[in-house]
This record gives sequence, C-alpha cells and structure tokens, in this order.
Amino acid sequence: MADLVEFARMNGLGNKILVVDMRGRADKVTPEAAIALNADPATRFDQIMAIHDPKAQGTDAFIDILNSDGSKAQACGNGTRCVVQALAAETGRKAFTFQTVAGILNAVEHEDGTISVDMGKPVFEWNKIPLAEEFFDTSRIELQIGPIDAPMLHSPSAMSMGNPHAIFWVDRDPMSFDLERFGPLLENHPMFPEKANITLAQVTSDASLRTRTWERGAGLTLACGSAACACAVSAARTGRTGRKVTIDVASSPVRQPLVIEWRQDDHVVMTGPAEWEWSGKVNPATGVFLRDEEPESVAPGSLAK
Ligand SMILES: N[C@H](CCC[C@H](N)C(=O)O)C(=O)O
Repeated sequence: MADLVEFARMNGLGNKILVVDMRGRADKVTPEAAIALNADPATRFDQIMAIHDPKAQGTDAFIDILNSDGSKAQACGNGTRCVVQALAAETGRKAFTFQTVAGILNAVEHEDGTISVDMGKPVFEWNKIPLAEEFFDTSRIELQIGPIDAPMLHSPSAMSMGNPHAIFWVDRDPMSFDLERFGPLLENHPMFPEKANITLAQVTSDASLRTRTWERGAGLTLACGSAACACAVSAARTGRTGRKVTIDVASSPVRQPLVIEWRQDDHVVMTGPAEWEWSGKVNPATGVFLRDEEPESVAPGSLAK
C-alpha cells in the first residue's frame, strides 16, 4: 500500500473539496484518479487541492488544483481555505504562503476559525482573461443569450482571478434562473478560448451581493470562492458596490457569507469558513481509496476516544 497518500474530504461553504497530501513525492494526482474519485458518490468533489513540496523559496507548499472533470484550475478560493485549515490543524501554525500556477497566495487562519486568503490581483486585459475578441473595457462585454431583442442574460463583466470569470448581473434571485441549462453553453462559448466560470450576481445593497456559479470543469457547485472574488471586484469596478462586500452564496447550504475586500493595494482578500468531513488514503494514480476508521462517538465533553 506504499502508493497510498493521505487525503481529507472537506468543504468550503459546501464547495466539495478533496485535499490530497502529495508532499515528499514527485508524482501528481492524475486526471484518471480525479475522474474515478468523482464517479464514486462518497468522494464526488468539485476540486482536488493536491499539496506538493514547495518549489519556490519562502513558500510552504505548491498546490496543484484539479476540477472534477480532470482538467486543471489555476485558482480555487474555497479549496485554499480548506488547505489552510488542514495544515493549521497539522502544524499549529496560523499563516501560510502557497504557490499555484497563477502565483503566490498568502493565507491566515483567525481565532474564530475563519480563514482569509489573499487571492492576488485581478486581471482585466481581454487577452489575459482570456477573451477571443478585443475589448478595451472588459467590465461590460458584448455577449448575450436568449432572443436578440430581449436577451435573458447579457453584457457580463469579464475578468481573471487567476482563472477566467464572467459575471452576469441579474435583478432577481440567481436561484430563479435555469443555470443548469445555459451554464454549459456559456462556459464553452467561443468568446472564452480557455472556457470560463459563469456567475449570476444580484446586487442586494451597496455592500452585499447574492451569487450562484456554474463552474468551468465542475458544473453547478454549491459555492465558488474565486467567482465570489470576481463578483466583488466587478461590482466595485462598475460602481455597483464599494470595495468591501459580503457575498451570500445563494446555492450554499452554509448560511455564512464570504467577506471580500478589494484592497487599495489591488489585492483581493476573501474570508470565510472551511469544514473537515472525513479522511482516508488514496492512490493518486488510480483514485482507489480507503476511508479511515472513525473513532467511536464520545459523549459531549468527554475527552475519552
Ligand atoms: N470552486 C473554486 C473555483 C474552481 C475554479 C475552476 N472551476 C476553474 O477555474 O476551472 C473556488 O472556490 O474558487
């Protein structure tokens, strides 16, 4: 069983995350393993966060991110909070610096258990998001679905948070839209050569938004942290809100908002919870896994295991 590595099933606001410990190894979690894990209801997930040994000086780990279809993602806000919680529980440390393909992320766990991740700087240039067509102003691009004279959704704000996002502004509850039907069309629209995460965002006050996301490579998920960041930045950028907002992730079963601040230094800081569910061991090449025995339940307040 030397091929098995530790993993934890966790979630960030319901976003299903598998944190896989690949430290001390040169191999990677394969797309085949991701697809196999996603096919089993016990391990169905939205993103795998694979923790690797650090590659750059001053960082604690390199994190490789996989979507449930086996494709790679450059950023995952909810998953990053899960990694912080797992490593904080292991080491007792509170602050971490990670490297991903999109850059360096600093994160800290607070006394109340919430976790803040500095998601870096937003990117607005059309060819870096990337978009297929040149737009001088990507805060409102020409794209619509539905009848030409009465589009159901139109003029999204586009940007990259390390990964590509399109935010459609809606004036009613995002849950009342059939995102399952048009999510795939928009994710794969020719406007987005690397596809895109598609979010519906409703402005509920000058400091709050309600959102729902169709994720690139993962479909409808219960929550998406990088999309929440993209919504906060896009709302401020278009004058809809100030630079600090709470995000009510409409699809999440966890009724705790994400707090997002687009700081004056251009960094986007996301704060929210993470939750450990269970742990086990997994073969990173095949996805074959074993769930750890759970300790017998103990009376509340008892220290006995
Ligand atoms: N759930 C993640 C986003 C995953 C991004 C992924 N779907 C992509 O860009 O391909 C989050 O909390 O930020």
